Amino acid sequence: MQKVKETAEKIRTMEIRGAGRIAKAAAEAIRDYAAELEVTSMEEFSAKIKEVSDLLISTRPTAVSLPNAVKLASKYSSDNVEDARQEIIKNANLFIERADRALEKIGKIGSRRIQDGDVIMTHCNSHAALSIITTAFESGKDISVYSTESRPRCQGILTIRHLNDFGIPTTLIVDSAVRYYMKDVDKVIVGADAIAANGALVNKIGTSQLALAAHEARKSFMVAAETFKFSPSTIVGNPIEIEERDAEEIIDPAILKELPHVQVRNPAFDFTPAEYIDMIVTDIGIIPPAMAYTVIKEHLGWELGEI
Ligand SMILES: O=P(O)(O)OC[C@H]1O[C@H](OP(=O)(O)O)[C@H](O)[C@@H]1O
Repeated sequence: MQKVKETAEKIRTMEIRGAGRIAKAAAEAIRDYAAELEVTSMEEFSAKIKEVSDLLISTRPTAVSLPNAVKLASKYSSDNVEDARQEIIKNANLFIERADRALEKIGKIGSRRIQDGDVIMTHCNSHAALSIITTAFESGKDISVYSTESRPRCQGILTIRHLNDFGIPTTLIVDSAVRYYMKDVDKVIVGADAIAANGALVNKIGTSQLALAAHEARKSFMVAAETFKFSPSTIVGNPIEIEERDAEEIIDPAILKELPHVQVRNPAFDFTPAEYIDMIVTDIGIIPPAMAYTVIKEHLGWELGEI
C-alpha cells in the first residue's frame, strides 16, 4: 500500500504528470500492488483492489486517461485470488504496452500530415503531440516550433528541452503571445486530457485560446490523443470535471494574505468545442471530432464495461 500511496502523491503533486504518463503510472501501481497482495479471501482481495483504485483515481479529476487506465488494469473475472491476481498483472501490462505503442502510432500517423517547412505551435507538454513533431522532424521534414510557456506550472520548459534535444528550431513564447504569433504558424498541435463524446477537447488551460486564434487566422488545429483519452461517461451526459489547483501555484501565499479583497482562481484545464478542431490523431487513425462517440463505443466501451 505504501508504494501505491507514493505513486498517488506523485500524481497529485504533478511530479508524475501528463495524461498518458499518469495513466501508465497508475496501471503500474495497481499491477505491483496486486502482485504482492496478501489476503485470506476473495472478498478481501476485491476490497483492497477497489481501495487502491479509488485512491489513484482521486488524485487528479480531469484526465480521463487515469480512470480508464485504472479500470482496464484492475479488471478481473476470476473468483479465486491467484487467478484474479494474474489477470490484473496481465491487463496492467497490456495497458502499458498499448500506451507505448499508441504514442509511436500517433507519431507515425500524425507526422504524415506535417509538410516540409511547417511552423507548428504547441501548448503545455504533451508526449502525444511531441511524438508527431519529432517523428516528422526525424523523417527529414524541415520544421520549427512555437512553444508556449504554459503558466502556472510552465510545462513549456519541458517541451523546449525535449525539442532542443532533437535539434528542432524552437521559439518559447508567453501564453499571451499566442494570437500575436499565430499569423506565422501553419498548424497547431496539442495533446488531450480528455475528449468528450461530442468531440470537445479538455486540455491544459489556454488551449481554447490557441484554438480560437487558429480559427480566426484559418490555421489547422490538430489534437493528438490516444484512444484511452476518450471519456466513456460523457456518452450518458456526465460532465468532465475541471481541476482547480492551489492559489500558491500563481502567487506567494504571503502576498495574498496582505490582499483581503483578492481571490485567486487556478483552473488547470479548459474546454475547446469540437467546431474548432480539424482533426484528432489517434492510435487507430485520424478522425474528425464528430467520430468521438464511435471511438468510445467501438474501442473503449466494450472493454470498460458498464458506464
Ligand atoms: O498525455 P500527454 O500527451 O503527455 O499530455 C496530455 C496533456 O496532459 C497534460 O496535463 P498536466 O500537465 O498533467 O496537467 C497537458 O494538459 C497535456 O496537454
